[in-house]
Amino acid sequence: MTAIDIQKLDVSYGDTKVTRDIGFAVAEGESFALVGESGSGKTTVLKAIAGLARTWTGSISVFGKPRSHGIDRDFARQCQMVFQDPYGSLHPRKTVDAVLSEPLAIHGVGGDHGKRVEAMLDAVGLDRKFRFRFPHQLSGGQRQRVAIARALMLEPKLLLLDEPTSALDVSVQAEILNLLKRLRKEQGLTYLMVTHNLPVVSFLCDRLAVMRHGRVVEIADVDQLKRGALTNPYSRELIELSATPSQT
Ligand SMILES: Nc1ncnc2c1ncn2[C@@H]1O[C@H](COP(=O)(O)OP(=O)(O)OP(=O)(O)O)[C@@H](O)[C@H]1O
Repeated sequence: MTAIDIQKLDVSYGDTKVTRDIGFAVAEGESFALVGESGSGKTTVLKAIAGLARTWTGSISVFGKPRSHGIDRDFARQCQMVFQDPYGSLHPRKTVDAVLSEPLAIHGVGGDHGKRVEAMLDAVGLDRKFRFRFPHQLSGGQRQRVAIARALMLEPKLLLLDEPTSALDVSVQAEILNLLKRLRKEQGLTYLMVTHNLPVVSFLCDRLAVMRHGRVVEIADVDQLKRGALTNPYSRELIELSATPSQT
């Protein structure tokens, strides 16, 4: 089944169109990356899918269902977004327990919430002692684990990942990437991920779309990326930049 099908997507902020004629499809279970220079519109595509950027034309379907332009409760159970900055994305005065229980309460999920919270802490590799702590008592990596746990509480099938490791220390990035890889396998998740980092794409993704100036310029298998066999001149430039030691 197709998890995401996007056709002719133009997204605007006010009068400014920031993506043009975007088209790609992501299969269920696939991990698909959006790469490209800053400002090329990658995050905007995720926001349109999530209902956070509401002015768009074209079509977005998620698991065969056309997406509306706003927040949709049924959709939230299937698809969740994880943001770049785990410092900003967690409410400073809510404990981990409150953060993780909230989606269950909002969506009227029955059963023992405490048990589900503990099981999710186990799943994301966080000791249960963190359950009643606040975000400021956690490290960046631990906070990102909480953000991932929150996204998974409603057992969605699809995660939209916006640079999920770029705000973290290099030493912690690998841990979170390993976690995402394991969770995808264990829970049969589909990922659509925005990143600047081509090694991350090689590690975690099956295919990628290269974006420039709001358009997709190439869609390729990750094997092509690993072999340096992308064909678009701009994609090749990205690979060269990524291989330059001064680039982070
Ligand atoms: N809320 C907003 N209002 C107006 N313009 C915006 C808004 N968010 C993003 N933009 C503009 O839309 C364009 C695309 O931004 P977007 O964040 O999607 O790019 P990106 O490829 O994800 O970049 P980065 O890699 O830096 O996150 C940019 O020119 C940006 O300045």
